[in-house]
Amino acid sequence: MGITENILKRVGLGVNKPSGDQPSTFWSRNRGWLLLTITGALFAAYPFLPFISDYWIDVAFFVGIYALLGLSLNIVLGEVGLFDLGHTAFYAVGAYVTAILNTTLHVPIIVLLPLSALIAAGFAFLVTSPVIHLKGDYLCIVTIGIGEIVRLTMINNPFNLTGGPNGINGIGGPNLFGLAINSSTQFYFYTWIIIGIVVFGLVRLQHSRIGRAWNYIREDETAAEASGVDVRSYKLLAFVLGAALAGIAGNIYASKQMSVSPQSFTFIESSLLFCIVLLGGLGSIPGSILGAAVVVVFPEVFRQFATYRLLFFGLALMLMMIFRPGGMWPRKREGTGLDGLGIRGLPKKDEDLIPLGKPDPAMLKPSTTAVVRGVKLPPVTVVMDEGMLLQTHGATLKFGGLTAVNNFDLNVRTGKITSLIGPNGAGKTTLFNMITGIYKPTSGQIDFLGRDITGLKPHTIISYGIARTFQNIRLFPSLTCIENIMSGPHCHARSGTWAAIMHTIGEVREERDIVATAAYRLDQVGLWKYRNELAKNLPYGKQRYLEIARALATAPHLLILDEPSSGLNDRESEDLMVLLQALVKEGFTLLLIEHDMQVVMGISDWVAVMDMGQKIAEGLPKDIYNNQRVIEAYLGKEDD
Ligand SMILES: Nc1ncnc2c1ncn2[C@@H]1O[C@H](COP(=O)(O)OP(=O)(O)OP(=O)(O)O)[C@@H](O)[C@H]1O
Repeated sequence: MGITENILKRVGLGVNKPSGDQPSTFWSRNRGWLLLTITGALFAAYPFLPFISDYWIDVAFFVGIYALLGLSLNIVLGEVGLFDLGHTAFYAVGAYVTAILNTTLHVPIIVLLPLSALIAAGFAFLVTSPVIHLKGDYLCIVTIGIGEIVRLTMINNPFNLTGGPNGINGIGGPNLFGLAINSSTQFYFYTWIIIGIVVFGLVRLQHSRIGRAWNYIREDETAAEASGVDVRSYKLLAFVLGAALAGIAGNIYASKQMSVSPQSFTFIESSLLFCIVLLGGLGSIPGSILGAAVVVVFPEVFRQFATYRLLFFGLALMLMMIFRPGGMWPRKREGTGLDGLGIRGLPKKDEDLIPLGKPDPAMLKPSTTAVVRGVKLPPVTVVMDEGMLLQTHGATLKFGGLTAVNNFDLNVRTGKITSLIGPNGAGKTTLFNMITGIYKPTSGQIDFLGRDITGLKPHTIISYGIARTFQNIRLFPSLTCIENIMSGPHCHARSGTWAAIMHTIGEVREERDIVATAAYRLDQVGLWKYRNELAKNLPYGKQRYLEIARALATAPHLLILDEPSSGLNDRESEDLMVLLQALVKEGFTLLLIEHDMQVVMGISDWVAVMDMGQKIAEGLPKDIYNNQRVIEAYLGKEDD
């Protein structure tokens, strides 16, 4: 699907796949191209309209600068949900790099365009790497600090480079293949053509595994990491790309104004950028451009009230939160169909995707070789007991004075269902969290498929072949069901930023594999018809199934389910038992925490019992059922 259709479909203007009985008109077939042509024509005609003066062309130029800044912040704030209130710092770095290198070394502005982006991106990497693990308010405060440090550095004129409070004057203009860009109209076209290219790249990123990974993080960081997303790297990537775009905006701004000074890069500027993204709609590309237009044009139209503009924007944000929380032009996800995913070459009928995702049986056999679905694993170094897929040896985790798991040895046999049971607070979930890398054991070792996985990150462990679900369902609520499941194969895909922007052959193939795997798993758990629904709109029982499907889509050897039947009625629990047994037949190994004894006794091959962090029994279900120690742990010991 073309870039135009992608944009339009995302914002709800595109045409859905014809369902067969809908008449296909010239307009419906070509709406994307027609709207793009009209928009392009309006943009091209704008400076030449009789009532448009140079002043209004300059206003449109500044809308462009703020649109670029809004788009750059939208990556960090809108796509990933990171509160960056110091984004102007990267804008300033781009502007000052341009000013310093152009006025001292006479480097041409056009050469400085990519260089400003690179240096702003490198600066972002350096300053955000140490703080990227911070969340919410904490990150917000640190980014305010970064913004202020940059501004104060410019004022303090280090090495006589930044010109102090007066800044730097005499910056040259860009020269494109011999054409000097200096008039308002030339700058208008120069800026908006760059924005066009940026939008092209951003739309492609949005519709790639990278854009989805950003959204997974925004929706639920823990679930994203546990689904195989390297959260730290993706957050850094967002900051770096966002800073690069802000650096480009800085370069264009400096060359247009021919001067830079610290007054242009204050905290208020960062707040305005925040307003642009929130007003426009988090994660919405057209929204950021619209937000920029409002923020720039409003004070121009109502000049006499310009001093009150922040008051107005504050009020507008409050009203927006109440009446239109998604922003003026929110990103539309549901109802756009599978076409809205922006993946090329999908079958004409959605249903034809399902058989494509049918797994290759060879891949499901527990593998002891060094390659699992293309992911290179380290060599086998640990000798495990015969027939075992996972073993913990003396796994221990202490939370301060509390030993939640104490010296626990768990054995999970390949191709079987092992259940871990025990009273509330026994330490079962904590043990699961150690196995899946959410907690690092205080001591002990965890071996899986002949490798020591103790203390590895969750996204690494999942690529080794261990997937999980959570006791309290953790989905990506504002994404569609199919998008939720597409996070599963993410850890096996390799396409990077460039491949996503260029739609390389490998990337397109990978995307098709991802959506086909997701379609197959969604169908397997009976949720295919909900593929384009937002996950949060599903009933509780179906959300559980969706979470299981997401875990299955990672093609795991071991599937760990934390209380899968909790919240399900008897009928749903029975269906769940059927599904779990079918999964074992398909080749998966299952490890469950379960309180429902009917489920445990009905399907388990082996049961381990935990109480106060320790193993008190293990054996066949019928033996455990009658074990006196287990009965005492659950019911309490009778006094003599
Ligand atoms: N992050 C944490 N910080 C401190 N204590 C914790 C943490 N997570 C769990 N605990 C404590 O560790 C103990 C074991 O908790 P855990 O959730 O593993 O038990 P559980 O067997 O899964 O219980 P349930 O069946 O009720 O879910 C509890 O006393 C709990 O309060």
